[in-house]
Order: sequence, then C-alpha cells, then structure tokens
Amino acid sequence: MPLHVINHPLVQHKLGLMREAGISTKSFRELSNELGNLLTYEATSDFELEPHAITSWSGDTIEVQQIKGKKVTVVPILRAGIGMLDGVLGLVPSAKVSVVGLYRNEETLEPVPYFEKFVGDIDQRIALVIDPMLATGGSMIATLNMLKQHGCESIRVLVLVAAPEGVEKVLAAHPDVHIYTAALDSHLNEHGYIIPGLGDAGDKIFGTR
Ligand SMILES: O=P(O)(O)OC[C@H]1O[C@H](OP(=O)(O)OP(=O)(O)O)[C@H](O)[C@@H]1O
Ligand SMILES: O=c1cc[nH]c(=O)[nH]1
Ligand SMILES: [Mg+2]
Repeated sequence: MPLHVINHPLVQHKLGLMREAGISTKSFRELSNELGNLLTYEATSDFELEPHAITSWSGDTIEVQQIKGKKVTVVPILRAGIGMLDGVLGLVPSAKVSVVGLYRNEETLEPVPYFEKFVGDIDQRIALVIDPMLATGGSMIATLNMLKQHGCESIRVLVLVAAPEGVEKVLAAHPDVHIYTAALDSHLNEHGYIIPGLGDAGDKIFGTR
C-alpha cells in the first residue's frame, strides 16, 4: 500500500503539539522542520546500500556501506513546503532542490501554478515532494504531473497531515507514488480545510495569519 502513516511516538508527539490553537510561529516552524526530518528518515528507509572500501582510523582497509543509486531532489511546494525544507535537508544535505509554486484558489479549491524551477537532471533523481498539507489533493496532483512531464519517475510525497479524500485522489492519479504522512485525519470541511488538521499551515509558518 503506497500510504505510510508514521506512528512513531516522536512523530505523534510533535504533531500533537502543532495542533494546539494559538501555537507561536516559532514553535510551528520548528516542529514542521523536525517532522520533515523524521518523515525523511522513514521515507528513505528502503534506499539501497552498496559496499565501499575505505581506510579506517587504524590504517586498515575496511568495507563500509554507502547509499547506492539515484540521487535526491527535494521538491518543496510554495509556500508552506519551505517550512519543512531545512529539516529534510538535514538528512539529505547533498540533495538538490527543485521548487514548485502553487496556491489553492480559495473559492474553487483548484491549484493555481505560478512558479517552477527544476534541477536539470531531475529525470535521474528520486524526488521527495514536501508540503505540510494534503487536503483535496489538487496541489499535489498538479505537482506530480509537472514532475513526470520533466521525466522524473521515482517520487515520494512527505506531508504532515493528509485528508482521506486527497489521498484517494492522489493515489488514483499516481498509483506509483508513495505517500508518507504523520496523520491521516478525519475529513475536509466545507472550505476544503482538513479536520482536525492544523489550520492554514502556510500562514502559520510565515506568520501571515
Ligand atoms: O490539497 P489541496 O486542496 O490542494 O490543498 C493543499 C495545499 O494548500 C496549501 O497551500 P496554499 O494554497 O494555502 O498556499 P500557501 O502554501 O502559499 O499558503 C497547502 O500548503 C497545500 O499546498
Ligand atoms: O487544512 C488545510 C488545507 C489546505 N491548506 C492548509 O494550509 N490547510
Ligand atoms: Mg496557505
């Protein structure tokens, strides 16, 4: 099943803190990055290893394990995805960053694209798409379509909170993509917000609420 709900106690504890009404911008931002880091740990747990010979501290030649195969590009969806970026890069510091700018029209809930800048060799890389919220799934599907149009074939999605409606739509459109989330919440309200959710994650990360 390409949906992975990460029930690790640290993940659940941190997400619980984020749900508190009146959380400060500073705390929300810190926790977004910490969860981005922990979700990256989970989403990379099947990366392949290969042996490398090195000279150890004692002068012996020893075999160590190093990650094999494709390199990573992290793909934050503006704006809110930026709030997870430092945490994700903390575990994959050599990754290149590809940026997608989308906002959700508040009336129609349709994604409106306004920016894209992909790394040149994106067809050779594993993409880790990051956004705190997967609500109707429109923004994520639009991003996955853009990535595939640029030849990217190996894609994983990291979100803090997902709605069942959005997960179903994303997996119907892109069944090859694995979604890693800290929570699969109850439902969307009449304005397309996730319940219980986090509220407007972009506003909370940037302090614009
Ligand atoms: O699944 P969907 O229904 O498409 O909604 C989710 C999108 O909405 C939010 O972004 P928003 O449009 O608020 O932009 P922002 O990050 O600039 O605040 C969120 O960060 C996702 O990108
Ligand atoms: O609940 C939601 C839905 C979309 N965007 C958000 O920031 N929060
Ligand atoms: Mg927003």
